[in-house]
Amino acid sequence: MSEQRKGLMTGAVPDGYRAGFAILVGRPNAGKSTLTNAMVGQKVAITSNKPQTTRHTIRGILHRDDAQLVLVDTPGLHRPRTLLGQRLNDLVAATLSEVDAIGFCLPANEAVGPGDRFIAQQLALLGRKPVIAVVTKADLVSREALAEQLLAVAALGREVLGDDGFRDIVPVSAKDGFQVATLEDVLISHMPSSPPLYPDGELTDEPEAVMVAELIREAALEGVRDELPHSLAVVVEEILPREGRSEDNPLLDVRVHLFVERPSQKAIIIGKGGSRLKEVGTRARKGIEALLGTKVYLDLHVKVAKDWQRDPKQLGRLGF
Ligand SMILES: Nc1nc2c(ncn2[C@@H]2O[C@H](COP(=O)(O)OP(=O)(O)OP(=O)(O)O)[C@@H](O)[C@H]2O)c(=O)[nH]1
Repeated sequence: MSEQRKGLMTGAVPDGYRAGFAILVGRPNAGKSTLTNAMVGQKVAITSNKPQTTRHTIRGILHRDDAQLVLVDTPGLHRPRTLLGQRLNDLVAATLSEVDAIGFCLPANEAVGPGDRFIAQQLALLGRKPVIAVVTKADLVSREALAEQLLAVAALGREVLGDDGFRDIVPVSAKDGFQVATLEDVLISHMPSSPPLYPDGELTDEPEAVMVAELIREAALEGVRDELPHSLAVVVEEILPREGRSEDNPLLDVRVHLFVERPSQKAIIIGKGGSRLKEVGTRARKGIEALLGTKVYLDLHVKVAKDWQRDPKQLGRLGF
């Protein structure tokens, strides 16, 4: 992940700023999604101005004055087949080895079982990676039962990870917010010193907008990646159902801005007589239609926004 830390957001960064990646793991139904949403809201960044990575889906970003916590997810990670199979597959292992901290979720209202032990054993293979045990759904049990569960989880930690056990054990309830802020603090405390990894700003309720932006970005960079390394931001302005279409034949209007830094880059994206942009649109549209399961009308606009990566005001205007 060191690649990703390189100068994405340079400039004045407060002393002691921390930024990094965390992931929540745990057996199915442990409360990972609900907890992620409680930490970052059900919103995810709409833009796809992100460090190159194919392994993670970003579930959300927690922005603080002194820290940024990027919660990631791995496609397939939570499928029991993957997690409870013979071993974690390479993808999952690679992701886990790249995050800065792992929150291992165990529900308060279910006894620690073989599934949890299996996951703990896999986490132990990662060596020194900070693993924080998160006892979820605390609202469902009495204080006594919660205390007993904390002891059981601590015992599992010592059994599997050795004498020190889990780095921290934090009971939470995503439902009533109990200790969610504490968990955030604990995760952030395990993040390395680093400038922010992502711009602060606009979030959307539509996770699919992120994927739409990503598909367009991929299509737009195809073949010209070297010429436009970090200079392309894709902003999905809106995704609206076209009025007057019948229910069984809907059409979505997807309006998108592509921002580049220089007129020369705009020319590259657009191509001779708009030929390249047309190809980009066609390619991206196919992916978007497959993703959303409906026909799509894709409206792409290329704009020049000078030095947008370095100018917070500009980022704000662009909706970052
Ligand atoms: N009472 C209570 N219920 C919760 C809490 N967190 C999650 N749940 C419920 O537990 C169930 C599973 O939660 P999810 O967040 O979907 O769990 P998950 O670990 O993401 O599940 P998978 O996607 O199957 O891996 C849902 O019905 C949630 O509503 C909590 O803090 N309190």
